[in-house]
Parts: sequence; C-alpha cells; structure tokens
Amino acid sequence: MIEVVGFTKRYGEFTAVDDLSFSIGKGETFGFIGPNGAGKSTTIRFLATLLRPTTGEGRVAGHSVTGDPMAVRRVIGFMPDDFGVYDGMKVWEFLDFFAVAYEIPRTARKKIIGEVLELLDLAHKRDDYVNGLSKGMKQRLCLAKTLVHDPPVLILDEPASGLDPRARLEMKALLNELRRMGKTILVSSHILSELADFCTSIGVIERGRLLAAGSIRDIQKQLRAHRVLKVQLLDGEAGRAAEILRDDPSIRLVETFDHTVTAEFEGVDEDMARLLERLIGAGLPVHSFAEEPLSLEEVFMMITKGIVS
Ligand SMILES: Nc1ncnc2c1ncn2[C@@H]1O[C@H](COP(=O)(O)OP(=O)(O)OP(=O)(O)O)[C@@H](O)[C@H]1O
Repeated sequence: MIEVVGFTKRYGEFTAVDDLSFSIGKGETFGFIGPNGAGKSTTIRFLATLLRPTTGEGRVAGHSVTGDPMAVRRVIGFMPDDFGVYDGMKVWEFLDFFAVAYEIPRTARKKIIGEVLELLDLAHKRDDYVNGLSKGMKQRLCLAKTLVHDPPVLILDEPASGLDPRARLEMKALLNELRRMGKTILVSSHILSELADFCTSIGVIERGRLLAAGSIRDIQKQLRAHRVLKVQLLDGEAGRAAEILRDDPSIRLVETFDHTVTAEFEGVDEDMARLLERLIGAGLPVHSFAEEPLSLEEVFMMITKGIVS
C-alpha cells in the first residue's frame, strides 16, 4: 500500500533524508521510529504530497506521490504533527468542512460525521466549539477529520504527542480499532513503548538514514546472538547457579541480583535445554527458567548502536 524508493530530501547543503526505501503491506501498522530531527516528518510530508523530493519516488495504493498527488490525497488520511483548528467553529462544522473539501455529497455528510464522532467518542461534543476542547480531544478530532472520506491508508505524525498517559492509552485503543477495520497505518513516534504493542512492522530512522525495517519478529531474529536468559531460584542459591552458568561456553555475561541470575546467552535452543538440565542435575531449586524477550527499546538501542542493520 505504501512504497518509498530512494527518497532523498536536501535543504541546501544539508541532507535531511538520505536515500530512504521501504514498503508497507496492506493492513499493516508500520511504526516509524526515530529521535527528534531524524527525518520522520520530512518523509511523512513527502508521502502526504506536501513536500517535493530532491530525488526518489513514492507510491500509495498504486498512485505516484509526485505524478498523481490528487489521487494519493483521496486514499490517505493525514494527521500532521502540528495542526491548527479554526476559531469560532463547532466540532461538527470542522468535520463538515473537511467532508466538503473531499467532495462528499451533502446528503451523506451528516451520517458520516455522526459515525466518525461516535467512533472517536466525541459525539457528546458535537456542538461544542473546537478551540474549547482539551488537547486530547483536539487530537482525537484531528484523527476524526482524517477519516471522513474513509481512506484505506492513514499517515499519522506523532498522533499521541503532548497527551497525558490516559489520553495516550485512548489514542492507542483507537489506532488498534482502526487497524481492526482494515486500515493500513503509518504512525511515527519517538516514544517506543507507544508503538510496541500494536505495530506489525517498524522502520528505524536516524539522521536521515533508515537503519532497519521489517517485522518486529524479523528484526528480533537478527538479534538472536544477543539473547538474555533469566533464572530464578529459591532462597540463597543464585550464587551457585551463577557459577554453573559461568562455566558454560554458551554463556557470556552473568549477573546475580537477589534470587535471580541474568545471563547473556550465545548458543542455540539445545544449549539452553542442556543448561536447565545442568542446573536441575546439580540439585538447584530452579523456580523459573526463561528467555527474556527483547523489548522494542532494546531492539532500538541495538540498531542505533550499529549492533544489527
Ligand atoms: N524547511 C527546512 N529547512 C531546513 N531544514 C529542515 C527543514 N525542514 C526540516 N529540516 C531539518 O531536517 C531534519 C529532519 O527533520 P524532521 O522534521 O523530518 O525530523 P523528525 O524526525 O520528524 O523530528 P521530530 O520528531 O522532532 O518531529 C531536521 O534536522 C530538521 O531541522
């Protein structure tokens, strides 16, 4: 549904985005991750047909971003990172304004606006003035306006930025709902935990370059050499377990804390089974023995440190 090929954007001598390529399949939720200034908004504005590339091409639902921007605009819902709302406009008028811009016939508009307000839990605010809404509600309203023309693709630039924890959770639930509705979503953030739960794939961008892209599982697979093993024992036996682990060629770093031993593991699954056997065989009261899944934060740190590419 989204394809970016060799996108580069230069401002004078400065290269904001350098030869970026990635693609996003139908129904995927793609998390576009990178620190401030990495080039996320530049890429997003290009895909939203608001910024001309220095070089490169993009396609959304088969339409060329530079060749047929009007067709692209019809199939995307775009939420910018920084949006304004008009003074003296009511919630329903704001949505009606965008519905008119998308040439939705008058007869259909009322129904669509009602449905979108319902979906975004804003129905009770229908006749309130937009500038009197809380930040979280304004953010939801901006998401609502991206949906009035029922686009198959949503391009959302930091939709949860500046929200309090509760509003962030609500935004997350909404994005999950939109994914269930079959939308293809590109969502950017510099807060990883925000994306970890619901993205099917990610792209990591830093200083204008894409460091990794693909499904979270594939990226985690590349990191298999850096697996972490966590063993919990009953009272006072962590030291003895640590000794046994240290002695094994599949283990690198070992740390103990309280009743827990954490070890960096470099072997294969069979080595892990053998380790458990050794611990039990030595009579140690193993309470739990498991591989620690890598969090998205850890994956990101490894990628940006150049450990994987
Ligand atoms: N119009 C412009 N002229 C010059 N430099 C620009 C312009 N727009 C963006 N940049 C620079 O390009 C780089 C990428 O900016 P961009 O806004 O895409 O980053 P970002 O990843 O979206 O960051 P943030 O999370 O802070 O929004 C930054 O160094 C920025 O200062």
